[in-house]
Amino acid sequence: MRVDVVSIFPEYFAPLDLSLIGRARANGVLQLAVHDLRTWTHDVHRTVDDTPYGGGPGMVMRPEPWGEALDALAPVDAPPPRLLVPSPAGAPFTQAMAYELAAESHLLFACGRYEGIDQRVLAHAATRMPVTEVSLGDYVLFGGEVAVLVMLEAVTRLLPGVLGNAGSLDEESHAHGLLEAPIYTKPPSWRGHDVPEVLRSGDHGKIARWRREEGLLRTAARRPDLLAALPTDRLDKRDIAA
Ligand SMILES: Nc1ccc2ncsc2c1
Repeated sequence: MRVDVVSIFPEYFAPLDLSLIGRARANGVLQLAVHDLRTWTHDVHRTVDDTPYGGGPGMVMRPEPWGEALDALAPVDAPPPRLLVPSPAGAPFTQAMAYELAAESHLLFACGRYEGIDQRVLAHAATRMPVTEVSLGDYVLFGGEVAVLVMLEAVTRLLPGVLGNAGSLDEESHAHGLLEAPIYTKPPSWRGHDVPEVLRSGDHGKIARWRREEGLLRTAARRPDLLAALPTDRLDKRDIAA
């Protein structure tokens, strides 16, 4: 997968050389390039923002540098990338979207700052590539960079060969629309707290049922919205009896 990131703070992405993402880049699973938006400015001050039409606080990112950056990174003679723009006004980023993005061959992330990017940049880009404004949650950051780091980690870990134990993807929270069950390791008893007996029983059927029930209980307690969204065919009669 090729990933291009455009930001006025490219140094934000230094952590991507670490750990699993660093390894994914080293072994060619991920080709990542980070670009400074100011590369596509032409004035002595390398200006990327201006005051908002209609008044209001803050500044808006000018369309010209973005237009030239997207022209350079998404040339018309190449298959179009998917453009992702973090925004508090975006569609929720979910594990399902992470899987969707992990299947793409080229992602292009546009990191806004200030009050955001002139909307015409997205409107023009949408004439030749899929554009998705994405929200990480109902809160506001200083810009899109941290959101891109989160999305990149969520997507990269789904790429083939990145996670040592791919099986763990099957059991983690949100893998099947539920939260995962509690997990334990040695010692069997610690400060008066014991590991649930069933997990030490060696009965894999009982263990699988216990984990599903615990995941359902956690989901019902902490994220009833996920339970409500679960397709009914994903809940069998044993679950309802639980
Ligand atoms: N451009 C921008 C500004 C704030 C913010 N908060 C979450 S995503 C995002 C993107």
